[in-house]
Amino acid sequence: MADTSKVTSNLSNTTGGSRDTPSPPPFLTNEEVKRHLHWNTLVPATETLFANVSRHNELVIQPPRLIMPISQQNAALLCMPAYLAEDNVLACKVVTSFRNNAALGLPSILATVILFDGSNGGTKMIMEGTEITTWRTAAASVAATKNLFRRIKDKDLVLAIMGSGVQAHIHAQAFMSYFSIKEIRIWNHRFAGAEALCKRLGDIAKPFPDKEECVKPADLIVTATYSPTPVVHYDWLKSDAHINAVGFGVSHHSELDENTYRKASVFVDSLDGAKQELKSLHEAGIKFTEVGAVINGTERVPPNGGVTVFQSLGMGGEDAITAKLIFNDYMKHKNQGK
Ligand SMILES: NC(=O)C1=CN([C@@H]2O[C@H](COP(=O)(O)OP(=O)(O)OC[C@H]3O[C@@H](n4cnc5c(N)ncnc54)[C@H](O)[C@@H]3O)[C@@H](O)[C@H]2O)C=CC1
Ligand SMILES: O=C([O-])C1=[NH+]CCC1
Repeated sequence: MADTSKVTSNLSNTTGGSRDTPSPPPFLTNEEVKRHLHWNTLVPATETLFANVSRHNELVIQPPRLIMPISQQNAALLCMPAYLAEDNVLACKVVTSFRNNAALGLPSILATVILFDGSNGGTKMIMEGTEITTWRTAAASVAATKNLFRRIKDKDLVLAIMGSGVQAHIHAQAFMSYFSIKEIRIWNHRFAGAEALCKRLGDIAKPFPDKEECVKPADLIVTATYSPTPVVHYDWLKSDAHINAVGFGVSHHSELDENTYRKASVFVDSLDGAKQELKSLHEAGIKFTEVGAVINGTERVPPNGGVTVFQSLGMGGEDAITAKLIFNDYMKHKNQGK
């Protein structure tokens, strides 16, 4: 029988229920969520998640996410549940992607995350999920880069970022925190956007009107746009460059040319996700390897050079582990009376 004395969720008195704990679950705004996000816990937790995903033994349950296109609005809604057995974490993110939101002064990606009690399904906490999505996506790129880029210990790396929106900004911040970056080169399809992001980042960043010029000397590249056509071509790349392809234009693989997928070693967060969301690449015979398999030591990055790509799809598990870290930090501060 379940041990009800340990219930931590806020189950209100439902018909037929036996408990009477009427307080609603806490709701955290994006601002509050941000206070509980820390790279030093998020990145290692993401690496552990990647490793567990690649053990393929139900440590991580995250079914293919529902993606509902809303063509009338140039938008989509995604529903992303996940259960992490190791931590008994159950969560579900509902996220929208409205590409025209910039004109309304709103982020393109808006989300809500519900964290459940993994033992009884009660709601523990509801959080705005926009900052969660922002941070956990950059944490996934950092975790992938740490494990895939051969020269990660080098000093003075050159980072190129394609895009100047929310993901471009957080990736610049995360990569500066983790790696030795001497220069950030930024391209955006609207040059003013690249200039504005450079201004926010300071002297380390330079805007480039030309994609090829931006990318050519880069050791590390991040693509974070809504571009429906490639913004990076294989012929422009350094022989051992590492790319984090984050954006979702017409598909997840619209930002890189086909040659890059054919010639590079391509890594993904989840093979199950890739089979569904990179179907045309899969059917064209492109091989994908999970980052977690590299972390677990069952696969390796080809040692003798070549371009590496982390094709980031985004997983419900990333949102679940991030929500758990936020909840734990929130409880710690609450118990300390802060
Ligand atoms: N892999 C993952 O887990 C995640 C992926 N994303 C994707 O990352 C991308 C960036 O997201 P945010 O930074 O939040 O959005 P944002 O709206 O803040 O930035 C979008 C960027 O794309 C550029 N852009 C828009 N239309 C374009 C076009 N036709 N051609 C070239 N560039 C264009 C904009 O100028 C801007 O620089 C989106 O595709 C989004 O769906 C977002 C969150 C998670
Ligand atoms: O994983 C995610 O949250 C998203 N991927 C593309 C848009 C949002």
